[in-house]
Amino acid sequence: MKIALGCDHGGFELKEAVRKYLEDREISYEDFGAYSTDSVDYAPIAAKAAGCVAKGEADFGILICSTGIGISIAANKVKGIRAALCTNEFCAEMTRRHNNANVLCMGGKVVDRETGLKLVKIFLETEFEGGRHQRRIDQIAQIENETLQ
Ligand SMILES: O=C[C@H](O)[C@H](O)[C@H](O)COP(=O)(O)O
Repeated sequence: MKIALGCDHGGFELKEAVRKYLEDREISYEDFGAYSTDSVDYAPIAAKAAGCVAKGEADFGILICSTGIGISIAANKVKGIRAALCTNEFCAEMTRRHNNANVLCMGGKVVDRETGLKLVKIFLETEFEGGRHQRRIDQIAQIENETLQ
């Protein structure tokens, strides 16, 4: 399994904790930054990390900004990306089971370190259920392919 990691300054501390979590478990990753708490824009980082997932170069992405909102909006602009902003364990589990989410987004100023790492564990270990949920994901993909009116 390979993970594409990304954050801005607001998500840097939690991203570093996630990076250590992955290293401790020998899960490979690519870190698209940020690499410090210096102010940086989240959209280009989200695009690079989500693009890595969309191209199949990583299995999942984990993206973190202050709230998780901006970075999830940006990631969801990348075709093929289903980025889920999660704040609790239930959502992290359900977005894998029902949405087959391929990017987990979190807010570094929303979830604490312990919660964030629990969400990562659940997200990476939960399987997609398929069935009726695949039909709904196909409908989302169809929206991506529709020409703007
Ligand atoms: O949705 C956006 C993110 O939460 C950003 O981390 C946040 O907007 C950054 O704000 P600032 O530049 O004031 O730290």
